[in-house]
Amino acid sequence: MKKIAVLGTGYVGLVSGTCFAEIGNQVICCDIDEGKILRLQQGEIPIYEPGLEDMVKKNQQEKRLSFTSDIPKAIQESEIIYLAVGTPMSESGEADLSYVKAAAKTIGQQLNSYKIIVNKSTVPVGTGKLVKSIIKEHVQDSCVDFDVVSNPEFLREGSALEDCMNMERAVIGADNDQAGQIIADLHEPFHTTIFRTDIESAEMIKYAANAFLATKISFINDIANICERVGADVTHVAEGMGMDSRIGSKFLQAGIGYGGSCFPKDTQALVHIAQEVGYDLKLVQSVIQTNEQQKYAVVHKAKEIMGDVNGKTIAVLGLAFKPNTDDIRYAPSLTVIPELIKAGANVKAFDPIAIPATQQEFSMKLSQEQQQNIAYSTDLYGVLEGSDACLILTEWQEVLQLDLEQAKSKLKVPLIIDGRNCFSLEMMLEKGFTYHSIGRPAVDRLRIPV
Ligand SMILES: NC(=O)c1ccc[n+]([C@@H]2O[C@H](COP(=O)([O-])OP(=O)(O)OC[C@H]3O[C@@H](n4cnc5c(N)ncnc54)[C@H](O)[C@@H]3O)[C@@H](O)[C@H]2O)c1
Ligand SMILES: O=c1ccn([C@@H]2O[C@H](COP(=O)(O)OP(=O)(O)O[C@H]3O[C@H](CO)[C@@H](O)[C@H](O)[C@H]3O)[C@@H](O)[C@H]2O)c(=O)[nH]1
Repeated sequence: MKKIAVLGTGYVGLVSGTCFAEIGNQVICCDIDEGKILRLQQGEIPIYEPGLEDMVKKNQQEKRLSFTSDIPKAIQESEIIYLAVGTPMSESGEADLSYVKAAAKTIGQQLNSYKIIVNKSTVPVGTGKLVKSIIKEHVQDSCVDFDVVSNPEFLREGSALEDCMNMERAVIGADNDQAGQIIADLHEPFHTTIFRTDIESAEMIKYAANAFLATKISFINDIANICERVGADVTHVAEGMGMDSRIGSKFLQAGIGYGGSCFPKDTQALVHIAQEVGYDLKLVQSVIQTNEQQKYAVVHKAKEIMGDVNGKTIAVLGLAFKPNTDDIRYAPSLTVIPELIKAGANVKAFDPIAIPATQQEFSMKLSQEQQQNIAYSTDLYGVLEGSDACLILTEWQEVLQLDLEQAKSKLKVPLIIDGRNCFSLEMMLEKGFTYHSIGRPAVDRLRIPV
């Protein structure tokens, strides 16, 4: 059992802190956001992650997990301090390290005994050393020692708990072998593969992994765009490609591009890291470019099919960047909806949990008048009622299980433009829809393969 403090109680800090408590450690999760901590202390979970609420409550009741905004005390009383603060994209594209630096300063000021500081935030190569120097600069008693370890996080939103409890590997970068071993031992109950390396390589692994996954997505989206022009079906292409174990079948789902709090910012950050050392990272630059263009795929299709969307009502299914999360950071919906509004359409938007976050985002980005052209609802069929077309942006379970007969009866025109390839072409033909998806033949002029 270790005494662990986790600084930052967002998607990563809250989930990993809870999982460390679940495997028997004494965990105190801290945040500078006092409102967030107050809600957590009262048993209210500020984010949506399947299964998280139950696990937090269980560990709170069993007194292994607690929450505080008294960060100095949490630091002083812990042996291991995890950094899980945000590293958002700055205006220039590089990772904003201000939260990491501030947290490191606080740790330095409060260092009262030997501690291991473990960085879980996604940070540019060299940040481990930077954290070390900031702590050293602020430490009061120079006799007190500490080590810095890098332990990047690979969880996905929407399946974060599952990913954390059953992690495929733990990457542990350390200069001090003993400190690295303590963090490796901490992971023992997860029964995972431990990969030990130096701090710089561990930091790079995180960016390289995300950039590679983003590359797979942009690659398949580029292939999808060609498929549309040559009459091939990208889902067949991806399946056939994926059967080669050197390629693998995962992350080859064509769509409207990747969103979320990680791929967009981490690809940009990697380009920036390369620039800093005089390297022109063309591959990842074009991955980003393809992704930006891909977000507009459904809007272009809508305009092409409907002619003019001015005055039309469009049902948009899905606001979150992926299913099972309330996170809308860099979600394609944030590009698609304003584009439709600017073209004069009225939008009726469905999402089971991401509506409040979207409303807040648009209240800052769109004018009052533009905002009035968007109606939000958690009632899927209500959103379809009387709409001229339906655009699918997130493959929520409710959307995948859409009752197509009912959907057809609600829509003014049986037109679905699907950015996530949710339905089979055969089914849509049978149900009598005009159905345009990504990288597949359009249904109104489809030749069904025999
Ligand atoms: N979200 C993901 O799926 C994911 C997965 C892997 C890695 N990461 C990385 O993990 C890091 C955290 O991501 P997130 O999505 O959890 O961020 P988040 O924005 O959801 O949460 C960060 C939290 O840190 C708090 N914070 C900021 N400064 C602090 C300080 N000095 N002390 C204590 N708390 C402080 C903020 O108030 C906020 O609650 C980022 O570097 C991100 O790139 C994220
Ligand atoms: O074949 C695919 C797979 C994903 N996506 C999109 O890619 C984005 C990201 O999806 P996913 O990777 O499942 O979710 P994240 O929560 O963003 O997780 C990624 O980013 C995290 C933060 O760094 C990492 O920890 C994870 O390993 C990494 O998968 C979403 O918009 C998806 O719709 C596709 O378009 N096609």
